[in-house]
Amino acid sequence: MSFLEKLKNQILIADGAMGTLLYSYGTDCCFEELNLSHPEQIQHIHQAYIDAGADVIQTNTYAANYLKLSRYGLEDSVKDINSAAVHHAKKVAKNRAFILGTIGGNRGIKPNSISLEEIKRSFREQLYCLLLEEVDGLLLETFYDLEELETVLAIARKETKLPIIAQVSIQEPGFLQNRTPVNEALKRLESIGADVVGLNCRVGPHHMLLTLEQIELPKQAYLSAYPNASLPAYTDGKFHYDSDADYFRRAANEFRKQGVRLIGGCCGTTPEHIRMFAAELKNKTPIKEKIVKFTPKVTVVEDPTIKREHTPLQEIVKQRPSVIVELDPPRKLDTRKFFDGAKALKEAGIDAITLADNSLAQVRISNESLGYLIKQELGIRPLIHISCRDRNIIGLQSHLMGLHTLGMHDVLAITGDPARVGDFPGASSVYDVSSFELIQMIKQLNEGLSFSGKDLGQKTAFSIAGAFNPNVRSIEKAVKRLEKKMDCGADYFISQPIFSEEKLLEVYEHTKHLKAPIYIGLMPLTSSRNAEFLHNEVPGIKIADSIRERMAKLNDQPNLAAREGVEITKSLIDAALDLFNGIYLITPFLRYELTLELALYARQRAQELRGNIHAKTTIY
Ligand SMILES: Cc1cc2nc3c(=O)[nH]c(=O)nc-3n(C[C@H](O)[C@H](O)[C@H](O)COP(=O)(O)OP(=O)(O)OC[C@H]3O[C@@H](n4cnc5c(N)ncnc54)[C@H](O)[C@@H]3O)c2cc1C
Ligand code: MET
Ligand SMILES: [Zn+2]
Repeated sequence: MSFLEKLKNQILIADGAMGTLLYSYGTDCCFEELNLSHPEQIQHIHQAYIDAGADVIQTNTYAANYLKLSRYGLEDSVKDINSAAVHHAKKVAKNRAFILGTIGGNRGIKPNSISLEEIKRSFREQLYCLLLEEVDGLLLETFYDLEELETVLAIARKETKLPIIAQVSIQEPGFLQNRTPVNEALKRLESIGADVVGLNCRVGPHHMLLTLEQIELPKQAYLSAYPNASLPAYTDGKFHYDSDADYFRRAANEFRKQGVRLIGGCCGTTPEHIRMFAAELKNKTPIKEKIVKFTPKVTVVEDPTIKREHTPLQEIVKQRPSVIVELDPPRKLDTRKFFDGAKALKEAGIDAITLADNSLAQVRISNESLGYLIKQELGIRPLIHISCRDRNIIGLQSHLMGLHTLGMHDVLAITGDPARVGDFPGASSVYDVSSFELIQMIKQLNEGLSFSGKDLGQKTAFSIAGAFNPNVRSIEKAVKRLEKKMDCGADYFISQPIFSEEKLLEVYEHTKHLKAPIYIGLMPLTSSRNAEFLHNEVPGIKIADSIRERMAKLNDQPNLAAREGVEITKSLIDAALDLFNGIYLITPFLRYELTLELALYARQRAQELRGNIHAKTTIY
């Protein structure tokens, strides 16, 4: 009798984990490579599952595709590894168990990190290898991203009439990571041609059952479930699953009541877990009807208490000249100068103070803390830079939720300077995401959804700036990045400092088509050494020769050099205001007297530009 004929009238027991079992024996390598180098280990595990009662086993090929094997330099061994894996399964099963050729999902929380084209190519290669070896069916498992699974399932359905099992991994009970209800996802998989649809990995029986309660019995297809043993624990540098197999015995009938016909185990499960499922369910008849618990749709509500305090900067700067000033948190613990500067700048009428996030990877007091204090104590709008270097996805989301809670809605999303340039060259640069993805994620928070698509119950109200570095060899490429950042959701841009009128004009010509406004970065030079350092050593900063020469002439006169720096910046303000509304002044070394003078100058110039009618009104 075929696999599907059997499933028509009985529950089938599948095997449990391969990878975590090997890991628990002390193996920590590419598990699929063991098909070539240690066939006895793989065959031993297949045997153990069959002895435990499995009617169905899967090949050790979860990650045996080009994309994953290339991490180990094994990209040329796709065929050998897959064919060896099927050989081992067949050798042990001896026609006593069905053999499913397994292909695992690739995409995780960042779906766009691997293109569908790459996925299709890699999938096809593995699929052909498994089909060539004549498996009894295909198991597409651990797919977090529905788009990926739908794509590969369609390919597989076209290529074979063999049974296909398509399994997703949930984000939270009832939902996938993009908020698709699992019930809907499984219906879509059935309509593409999956013979069995279900869930595997990520959660144990508890959350899997909560999800299954919300899933209807498929019309034609059958339901499957491969729960993990438990949540993993991490002790002494190793992951392990501290699970009691008897828990699976007690859960077995609950799976049956939810309509599951193919039941196995995923991460952390062992032959003991499968023995328990077999003891309770082997050859049992499946249920034919069930009552589904539909969960009411959760609607995102706007927060009744936390509201934006200010008009977003992108709207202000579209209407009138606007000056924002970067005043970085100090590198030492004394904050008096910082607060003096913030107060003076506030009195000069600037629109926001921007606070860098450990720029140049140098440790500073957290910009969130100082931003909050200047907001509360001085009534200043803080604009918080957020770099992807120091926080992983969890930290970034938590940080943003914190900013929302504290009423700070203005952020600059940047990739950030790498750790190796700063105070701790050996520290890790996290970079879970790039600035593009960070912008997308913040946009998603503005929709009331977490980075993984979880409902947050409220929407944030972030106004998102992106960084613009025009001081690169190809300004066209830099502008392409701006367009991409806009596609991701950037509302406006803030540029690296510009040090020549020619550059200002070039930037204007190349960006005038963009809908998002730009704040032009301007920074007063403080000395010739400062100019030479910035020009030669700081990534993304180039200073015109003529300006460096002016600074060099005052090499031995620090006060005059700083004045010259201010004068140079004033003429750049004049030129910038002819072309742009937004001025972003960067305060060097907390010398706020320099940016204060420049902010007042910019204000006066803006008023002159707008003519006498507006001269008496506040420009910013
Ligand atoms: C206004 C502003 C504020 C900043 N604040 C901070 C801060 O608070 N903390 C901090 O650590 N850093 C800060 N930086 C520095 C910034 O993170 C780095 O200079 C970064 O490399 C460029 O900006 P981004 O992070 O948005 O990079 P992205 O645009 O995300 O670029 C990331 C990567 O692509 C490369 N790249 C960028 N443009 C091009 C191009 N045109 N051609 C080829 N490759 C390119 C970069 O080298 C980098 O490796 C700031 C930069 C700006 C402009
Ligand atoms: C990461 S999900 C599990 C993959 C595969 N079925 C294994 O047990 O190794
Ligand atoms: Zn798993």
